[in-house]
Amino acid sequence: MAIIEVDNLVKRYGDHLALNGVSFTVEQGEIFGILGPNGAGKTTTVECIEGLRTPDAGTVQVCGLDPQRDTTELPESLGAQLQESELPEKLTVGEAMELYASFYRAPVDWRELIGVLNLTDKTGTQFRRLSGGQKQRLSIALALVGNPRVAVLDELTTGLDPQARRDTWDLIESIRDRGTTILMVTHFMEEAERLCDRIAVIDSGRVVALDTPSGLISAVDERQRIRFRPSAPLDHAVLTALPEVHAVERAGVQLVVTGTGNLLHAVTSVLARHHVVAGDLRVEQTSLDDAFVALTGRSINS
Ligand SMILES: Nc1ncnc2c1ncn2[C@@H]1O[C@H](COP(=O)(O)OP(=O)(O)OP(=O)(O)O)[C@@H](O)[C@H]1O
Repeated sequence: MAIIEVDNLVKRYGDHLALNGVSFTVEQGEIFGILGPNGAGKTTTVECIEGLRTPDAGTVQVCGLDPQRDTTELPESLGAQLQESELPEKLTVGEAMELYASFYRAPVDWRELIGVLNLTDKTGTQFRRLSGGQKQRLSIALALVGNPRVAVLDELTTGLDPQARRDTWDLIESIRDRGTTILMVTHFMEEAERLCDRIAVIDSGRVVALDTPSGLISAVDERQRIRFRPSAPLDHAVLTALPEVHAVERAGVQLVVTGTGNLLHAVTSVLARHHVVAGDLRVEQTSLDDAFVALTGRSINS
């Protein structure tokens, strides 16, 4: 069952067309990712869903509500993550939770929630004294305290160290397992691949692809990459002559061969014929990163 329906959203800022007909649906219980380069229209899309921006055309429904019209009911169903700057520096974790819980008709027990988020020993700590990861966890707690059916998380793990990022991923999965649908914006491929059930890739205000992470990868390319250190010099032409091989490049002492089909067998057979041994051989499949480049023409971090 669709819990969010976005249909043909158009949004202009002056002459700039930020959203040019964005449509997608988010199913109940899934973790849905919005991925795209800087300026693609991700935040504008999410803000239209949260009711913070008015689209010029198109419609949004969240749990059957219209975010523009049903402004009183929407926060009970949709929990949005706060920007860091929106909390007073001297407010303690407990005070923030108490205050936000008071905004909702049927909040969860905030003490239990911050226990799940591993913040119980910070209950009396002021916001300004929290680490980046603790602030992030608090902003997630505040998004969830109203017991919403949908949580919208924008750039969830930006600025966190790798361990804190992985802990946050575990946390998001546990929130989904408790029944909350998650809509998230991310710049991190690893995060999208690991967490999202489905991903909408947005570029220049349009959805250019929408699928599971593995669906996106396989739709773009079946390409494989083989890396190895040849035991003796090898004329690249013997490899590029193979129908399975698309390209051969040198990377330091290694050769990187890209191709399709039964590439490994084709390459190793040629190497054996030329009495070359392939050291440190690795086969790499297309990644979500490669798929993103193929879809948008650029890397997400460029
Ligand atoms: N208030 C605004 N006024 C004018 N232009 C805006 C405004 N907000 C966003 N834009 C422009 O609209 C486009 C889409 O912006 P948006 O913030 O939605 O992109 P994004 O995909 O979230 O980008 P980022 O990853 O950099 O946050 C960008 O070109 C941006 O410069």
